[in-house]
Amino acid sequence: MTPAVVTTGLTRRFGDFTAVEDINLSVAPGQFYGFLGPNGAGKSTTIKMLTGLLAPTSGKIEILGMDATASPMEVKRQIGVVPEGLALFGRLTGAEYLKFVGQMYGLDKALTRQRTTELLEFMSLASEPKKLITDYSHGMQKKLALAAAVIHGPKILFLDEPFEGVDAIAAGTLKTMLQGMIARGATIFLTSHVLEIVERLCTHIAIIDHGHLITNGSLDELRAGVQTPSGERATLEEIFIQVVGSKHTADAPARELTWLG
Ligand SMILES: Nc1ncnc2c1ncn2[C@@H]1O[C@H](COP(=O)(O)OP(=O)(O)OP(=O)(O)O)[C@@H](O)[C@H]1O
Repeated sequence: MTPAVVTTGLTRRFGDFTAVEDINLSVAPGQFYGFLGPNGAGKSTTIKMLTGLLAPTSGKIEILGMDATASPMEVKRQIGVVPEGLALFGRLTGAEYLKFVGQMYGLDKALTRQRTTELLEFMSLASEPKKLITDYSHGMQKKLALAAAVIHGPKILFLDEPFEGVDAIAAGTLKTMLQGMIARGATIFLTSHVLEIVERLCTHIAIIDHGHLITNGSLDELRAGVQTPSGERATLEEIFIQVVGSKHTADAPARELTWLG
């Protein structure tokens, strides 16, 4: 089966600084893929390259067998993305924005209207139809960005921190929506620092640090390489800390801030 996402030697430099270096990944269709790493590891930079928002310095990206550089429009039709900065149009209402996005993807007017109504209700954004996006709270903007990312029924969904800033009820709704998409055959690639949610949702995990891929595999494969003090199954948090934590505590040795209280 054609993989959903393949990267070969994916690298991005900003001047002299290398944010992402030689990342080789393969994501199979139907996988719920968690892309993890400490702050500044290179997750958002990678997602931006995978979704055509940032050009790689070198390396290759294939999405559903298509070369992302050679066929950017075909790729964009098949994917949905919630990027780090959301990139919404603040002077529109939520409904106006979703209608705009639906039409941009070539959905006809009736289908766009129907999906806009369904998505606004699903995301609990329907009660203030006149409110402009600029006056939405951060969590409301996040939910609208998610609605816009799925309006065309993408085969692959890329989400940069989808749970950041959304309340517990919305997070529950969102998890149900994502699991439903997976059950219907979509692929989801997400970054999140909320490891309990990643552990519950994701079937596969990659961990990067300082721009390098450190480990990847199914959760059980990652667990097999980690010992816990109690000998019990490692949690994703324990795996994460064992895989990347030691390097970061070596960077900044734990010390007390004695002037704090
Ligand atoms: N436009 C840019 N110019 C210069 N450096 C950049 C730029 N974008 C990102 N970087 C650097 O690349 C590195 C990776 O950043 P990135 O945003 O990909 O990290 P991240 O893993 O998403 O982090 P976080 O979890 O904190 O969001 C960081 O050191 C960041 O400062």
